[in-house]
Amino acid sequence: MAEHTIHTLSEVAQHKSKKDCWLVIDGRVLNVTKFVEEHPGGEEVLLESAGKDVTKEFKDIGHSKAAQNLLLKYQVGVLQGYTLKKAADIQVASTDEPKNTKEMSAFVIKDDSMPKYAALVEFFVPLLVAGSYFSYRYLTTGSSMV
Ligand code: HEM
Repeated sequence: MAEHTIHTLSEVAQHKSKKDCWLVIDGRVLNVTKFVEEHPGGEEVLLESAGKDVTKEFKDIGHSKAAQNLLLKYQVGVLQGYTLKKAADIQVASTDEPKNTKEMSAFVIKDDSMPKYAALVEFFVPLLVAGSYFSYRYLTTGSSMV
């Protein structure tokens, strides 16, 4: 597989133009030619990094997990001296799922006596008003019939 091809740093150094841009991060040899113009940090930084091992620079920026995952997309090989185990470290990190255990606590509803009381009032007040109205009507129409 291309991702497992071993390259030396001097081989990588031969790919340092905009039309052929390779670099090394974490022992992974990356062909970022298609990414140069898309890089959110600008194409200049990538072109300055071309042909070099820029692991430190990449990490110093504090690239997001999404950016780290993108590395896998552009990998064309492994730097000589790096074992595949080392290069697979990022893959392990990328499978880390954020734990959402805390979200469950958002569903705990605190029991409060006020809403229950308010519901009773809301139910009985209209009944009381309607009852009063019909009693009044009954009494007044009853008296007119006499
Ligand atoms: C294949 C290698 C690279 C990929 C896939 C990549 C990807 C990204 C992405 C996705 C961002 C947006 C912010 C984020 O998600 O972290 C970003 C920002 C940036 N990158 Fe890269 N990057 C690469 C290499 C580099 C290198 C080698 C440097 C510097 C030597 C660099 C410098 C920057 C800078 C300065 C920003 C802007 C940070 C900011 O605005 O806060 N990147 N990169």
